[in-house]
Amino acid sequence: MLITVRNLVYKVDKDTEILSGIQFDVGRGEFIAVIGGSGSGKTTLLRCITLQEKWAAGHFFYEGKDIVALNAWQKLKYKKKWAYVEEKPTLNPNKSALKNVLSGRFYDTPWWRKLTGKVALDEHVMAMDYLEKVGLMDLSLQKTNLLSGGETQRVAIAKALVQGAEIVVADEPISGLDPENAQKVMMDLKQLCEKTNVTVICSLHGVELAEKYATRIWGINNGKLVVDVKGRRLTQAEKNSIYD
Ligand SMILES: Nc1ncnc2c1ncn2[C@@H]1O[C@H](COP(=O)(O)OP(=O)(O)OP(=O)(O)O)[C@@H](O)[C@H]1O
Repeated sequence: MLITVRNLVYKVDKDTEILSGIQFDVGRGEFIAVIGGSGSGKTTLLRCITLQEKWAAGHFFYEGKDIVALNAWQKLKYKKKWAYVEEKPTLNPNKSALKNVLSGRFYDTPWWRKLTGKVALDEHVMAMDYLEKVGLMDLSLQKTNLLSGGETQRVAIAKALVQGAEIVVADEPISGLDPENAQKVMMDLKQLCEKTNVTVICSLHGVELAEKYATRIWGINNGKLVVDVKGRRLTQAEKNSIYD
C-alpha cells in the first residue's frame, strides 16, 4: 500500500476538532475525488495529507513507514514525493510555461546550473514530455500571464510531476473554470493516473465530475469520512449522508 492513514485528528485549538477519526488506504494510480459541502473539511484534509498542518493525533504510513512522528528534516524526504496544487496556482507570470515547469526541479538541480541558468537536456526533454501529457506542448514558450485559468492549472500539474511527485494533491483544481476547461483538467488528471501510475487526490464541489472521472470517491461531512466507494456511482443515500 502506498499510503495508510489511521485515526487522523486535526484541531485548531484543544476544543475544536476539524477532522476526526479519518482512515484510509490508498494505492498507486488511484484517482480519488474528495467531495463535500462548503466547510466540510476538504481543504483541511488535503493539507493534512501533504503534512502542511500539524496532526493532533493519528498515523500516516508511507510505504509502511510511519512519517508523522519524523522530525522536519526527515519529513522533507517524503514531502518531495507529493505535490500540492493550489486552487489558484502561483506561477512566475513573466516566465514561459516551460521555465515554470522546469522550476519544479529546483531541489534536484546542482548549484552551478541554478547560477548559470543552464538546463540539462534530459530535464528539458522531461519538462516538454509533461507539458505534452497535459496537452500544452504548443504553449510551452508562452508566458504564463497569457494563459487561461485552465492552462495555468495544467502547467501547475506538469510542474508537480516534473518534481518527481508520486502523489498529486489538488485543491479544487477546476473551481472558476468554464465547463470545457474543467473537463480538460479532469481528463489530464485521469490520464496521468492511467499512464504514469501517479496517484491523484483532488477536491471537487460536485458529484457529477467525481463520478465521471475518479476511480474512487471520498465524501466528507463535518470533518468525517462518511463515504468511501470505488469504481461505482454514489447511491442517493450516500449523497444524502455527504450533503445533509
Ligand atoms: N485555522 C482555522 N481556524 C478555525 N477554523 C478553521 C481553520 N481552518 C479551517 N477551519 C474550519 O474548518 C472547517 C473546514 O474548513 P475547510 O476549508 O477544510 O472546508 P472545505 O470543505 O475545504 O470548504 P470549501 O469547500 O468552502 O472550501 C470550516 O468550518 C472552517 O471554518
